[in-house]
Amino acid sequence: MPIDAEFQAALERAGYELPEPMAEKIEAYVRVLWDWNERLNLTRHTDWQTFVERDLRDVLQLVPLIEPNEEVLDLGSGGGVPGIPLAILRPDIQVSLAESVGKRATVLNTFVEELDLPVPVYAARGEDILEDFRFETIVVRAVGSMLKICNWIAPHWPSVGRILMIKGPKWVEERGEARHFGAMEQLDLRKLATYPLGDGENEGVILQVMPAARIRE
Ligand SMILES: C[S@@+](CC[C@H](N)C(=O)[O-])C[C@H]1O[C@@H](n2cnc3c(N)ncnc32)[C@H](O)[C@@H]1O
Repeated sequence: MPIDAEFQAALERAGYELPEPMAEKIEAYVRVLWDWNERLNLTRHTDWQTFVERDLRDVLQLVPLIEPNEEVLDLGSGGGVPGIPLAILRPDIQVSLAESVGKRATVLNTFVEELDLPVPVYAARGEDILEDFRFETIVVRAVGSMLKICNWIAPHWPSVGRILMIKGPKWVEERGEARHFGAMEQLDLRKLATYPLGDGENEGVILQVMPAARIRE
């Protein structure tokens, strides 16, 4: 079935080309997300243009940064971004979702069942499930400051390879705050991607954070 004309037009305007089966599955995800959005507050991006320019844009930045077969946890998945589109675009990796608000986690489960995606959903704080599971990569978007995320993960680094944070221009201030409170002392932070946010002035970044000792290994 051809994909929605407005979705297709938004993809073309942004210069994105997706394989048809993936575009179809992403369209199916967005439709079910918007459907549930009327009952639960899951996203403010409720037209194709905004979805492509804000959500898909961030996910497409993550796609090339993940190795085949990686176990990836989307911590604070909310309505499913970035984890669900990432699972659709990278069927060769294992994506899991953690969402601490029970109602949202239940809806995320409905999404992955409807879309027939092999994506476990944990109705829990992401850092808590690190007691039992290990992930090569944790992805986070719009969940908390760098300080907060680093403090949550600090006791769990044996269960985590690295964190990929999707951040806007405030990341520099957040880094200052995290350094001020000593949260970055044993950590290596590097910028893996920089991309325009479409407002003509600001940039988005993908930041990788991992224990500095592992960089030297
Ligand atoms: C603002 S939403 C962002 C959702 C999504 N990542 C996005 O970018 O659209 C943040 C979500 O993270 C969840 N959350 C906050 N802290 C969490 C934690 N420690 N573990 C799991 N979920 C968390 C909240 O319940 C909320 O649904």
